[in-house]
Amino acid sequence: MSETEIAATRPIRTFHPRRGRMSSRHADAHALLWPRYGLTVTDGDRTPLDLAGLFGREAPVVLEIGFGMGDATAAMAAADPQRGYLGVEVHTPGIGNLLAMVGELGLTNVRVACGDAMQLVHRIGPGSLDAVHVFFPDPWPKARHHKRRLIQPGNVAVLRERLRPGGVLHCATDWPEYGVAMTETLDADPGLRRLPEGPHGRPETKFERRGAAAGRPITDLRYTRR
Ligand SMILES: C[S@@+](CC[C@H](N)C(=O)[O-])C[C@H]1O[C@@H](n2cnc3c(N)ncnc32)[C@H](O)[C@@H]1O
Repeated sequence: MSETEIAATRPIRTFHPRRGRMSSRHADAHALLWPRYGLTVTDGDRTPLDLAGLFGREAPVVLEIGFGMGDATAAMAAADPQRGYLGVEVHTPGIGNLLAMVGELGLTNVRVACGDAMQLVHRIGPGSLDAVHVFFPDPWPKARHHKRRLIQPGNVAVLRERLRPGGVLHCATDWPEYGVAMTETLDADPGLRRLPEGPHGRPETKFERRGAAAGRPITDLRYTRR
């Protein structure tokens, strides 16, 4: 296979390759808690994920894609012990930070996946999620990069199919133009219905603070699966 043919078979990535070192706090938490709470996502692996087995109980599950440093995940999981929170990220310091918070707060309802979320979702059965959270995904502002955006029709259809009927897809962005595109894409999905604006119940995230400090308005959208 030529280089071009090999490149064409690679999945389009929605994330920037980011380097980052784990602090000793992160590394210690990773060494201690990854064996218990961690899940490695491998490209191309389609083994069905047993969510009840992963959490050790039958409970509604929230999937959070791209949790960053995990502050919002930990806060939401701590306030909502009845549901399991499965966070997926590729940024290893963030994974270490979330595991550190899981240890410090004594959370038992969080599982942390490392790898590409769009690979992970293919392992989750249709109708098995209570909610999907996509908070401040990479905006990919240049037109030639829009294909790398997480919220686009094909990905939305896959995420919606993983939700139970009545389950919620909750997205937020601080990039107005992505907010418009997100709204159009989500409104156009025939299996989703937009929920009225109201209190979103989401703690402020690191990227949200960054956007607000730069004066960018926040678009917050919640849809339910029909
Ligand atoms: C702009 S940051 C936002 C982080 C966090 N949600 C916040 O609001 O502070 C987007 C995050 O999504 C992650 N990400 C993007 N695409 C991803 C994917 N396909 N799988 C896992 N993580 C992804 C990136 O690594 C990055 O940490």
